[in-house]
Amino acid sequence: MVDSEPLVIHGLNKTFHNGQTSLKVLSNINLRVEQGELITVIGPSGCGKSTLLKVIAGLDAEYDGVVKIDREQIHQPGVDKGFIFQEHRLFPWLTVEGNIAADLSLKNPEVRAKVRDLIRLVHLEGFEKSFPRQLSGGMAQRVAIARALLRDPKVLLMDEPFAALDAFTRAHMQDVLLDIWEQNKTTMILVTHDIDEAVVLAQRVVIMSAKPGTIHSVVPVDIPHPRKRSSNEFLEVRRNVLAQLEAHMLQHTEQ
Ligand SMILES: Nc1ncnc2c1ncn2[C@@H]1O[C@H](COP(=O)(O)OP(=O)(O)OP(=O)(O)O)[C@@H](O)[C@H]1O
Repeated sequence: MVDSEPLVIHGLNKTFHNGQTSLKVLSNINLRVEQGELITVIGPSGCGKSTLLKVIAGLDAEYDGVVKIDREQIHQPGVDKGFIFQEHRLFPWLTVEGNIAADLSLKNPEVRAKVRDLIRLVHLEGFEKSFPRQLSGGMAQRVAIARALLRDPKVLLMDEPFAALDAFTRAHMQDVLLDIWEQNKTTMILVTHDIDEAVVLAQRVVIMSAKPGTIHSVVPVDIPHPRKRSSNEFLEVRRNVLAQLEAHMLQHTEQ
């Protein structure tokens, strides 16, 4: 059997052109994400984290280099690449179950059964008929995650999905996401500004540096879940990630 290769990025470069000016945003990005892996991406503002996610999602096809999911070069969006934004982007006129099904019919028993399973997975039983305006931010974001998972994506890409939530809801959402990941084993890439979030979730933390955006280092997190933020091993990895970010910033201010 040939090993599946969900995501391989090799020699990725990305430049934005705007009239006479051009801005190189991503430079020689190389990364392999194994099937079922959960990685987080952290780095200074403007280093190209969102751009990287958009390229992987197929939302931006103007790049150079190899970006492949399961050996297929990515050049357009598709349901095999789920994308979660900072804001939930639910349809206000559809219920929770309607939003999860989206363009698939709830009259189809298979779709109905899958929607029901996902509602259970994201802990929204009892809210099937609620509309987005009746949900909290965390609940709405859980609907967005369920909607992406309905299509069995090969990779779930999340761009600061919990940034708009209060600290308590955010910590709860991290637990919910880990629960989903452990049950579904979906490959996940999550961009965050929050070091604790990066370390509490990931198997590897990818640290990016800016101008142009490149991968500065990758820190493995070999701590079993659930992770205690106050444990020595957690604090040690956290310190390591912080040191890498600081080293990069120092390098940058010296240039
Ligand atoms: N469509 C675009 N056209 C021109 N420049 C762009 C475009 N999109 C992003 N950029 C520039 O590319 C750089 C990287 O942007 P990006 O949003 O990927 O960074 P980021 O690391 O996600 O930032 P943040 O952490 O602040 O969200 C920035 O300098 C930004 O101004």
